[in-house]
Amino acid sequence: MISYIYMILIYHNDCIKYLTTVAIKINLWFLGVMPCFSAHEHVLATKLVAFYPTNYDKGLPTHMATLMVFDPENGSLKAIMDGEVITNLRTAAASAVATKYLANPKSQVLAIIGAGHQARSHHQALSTLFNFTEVNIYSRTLESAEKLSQEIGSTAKACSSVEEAVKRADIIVTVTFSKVPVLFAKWVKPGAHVNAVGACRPDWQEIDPDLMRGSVLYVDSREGAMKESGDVILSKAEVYAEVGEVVNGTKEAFCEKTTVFKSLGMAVEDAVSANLVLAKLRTT
Ligand SMILES: NC(=O)C1=CN([C@@H]2O[C@H](COP(=O)(O)OP(=O)(O)OC[C@H]3O[C@@H](n4cnc5c(N)ncnc54)[C@H](O)[C@@H]3O)[C@@H](O)[C@H]2O)C=CC1
Ligand SMILES: O=C(O)C1=NCCCC1
Repeated sequence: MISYIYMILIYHNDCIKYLTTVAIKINLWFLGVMPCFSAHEHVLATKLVAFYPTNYDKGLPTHMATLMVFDPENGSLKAIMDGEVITNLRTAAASAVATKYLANPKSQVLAIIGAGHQARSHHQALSTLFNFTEVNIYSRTLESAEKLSQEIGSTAKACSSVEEAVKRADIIVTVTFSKVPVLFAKWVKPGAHVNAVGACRPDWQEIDPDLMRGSVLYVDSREGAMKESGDVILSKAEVYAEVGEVVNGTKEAFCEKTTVFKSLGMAVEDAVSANLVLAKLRTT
């Protein structure tokens, strides 16, 4: 999955790539409609993803996603499939690509803020690239941080503050449902790399504006970031590059500087992942 996402980050510009959200007013939460046609990948698909942060406290999934894949030749429906696993894996794979280019290659300390699905998939994906000696986890409840820490094993520790989790970290992942900044510049080690994955609405933030402005800022899609990311819009931070531009060599990877990858998720990541699933089914 990670190796496939490299290519997608480069070729996404031939696709419809926005996450178009329709607000479900009664709860103030959202249904994201993510359509994509990629001529390069010859795939036509759409994901429907409901995201209801308050489901967490009810013991229900906070994201519920379904993918529909169509035949681009005639529009007929080829498959309907679960979109939750794909969302977890492809999001972490995109962060892994960014981290491979933008983090210090000798990174040993990982901090994860949030302890849900993305926390798990990010730990899994990043561990394929780095040998972490320390994984520090902070979440809204110590209980959820401890649960994830136990799953990971002896390298992991549940922390009682964001500061404690991130102060030694080479790589930081923010995967919360916060609408206000949780990660502040003053706690971040110079040269660290941050994958900022939550705060996917124009008025939501996870990252301190000083950290956004004081880092070299990379995004998955420039247009998506300018339209959907509160961290980018409200801080007025300048986007240096799309990660795809780093992968294809047109923009520099400043891995010795403090870097932020602002991820919003792109429909093409889901579409090609769904195609991979269908291809795998055909060969089994
Ligand atoms: N960029 C992308 O492509 C994608 C981004 N996301 C976003 O990633 C974030 C995490 O998603 P999931 O892991 O699926 O959600 P989840 O509901 O499984 O986990 C969220 C975690 O964050 C914790 N949390 C919530 N508010 C917090 C706060 N203020 N401080 C610290 N911890 C807090 C919760 O306790 C929980 O452990 C969400 O914002 C989601 O919308 C999700 C899918 C794709
Ligand atoms: O890319 C996605 O899928 C999502 N992005 C932001 C929040 C909901 C799902």
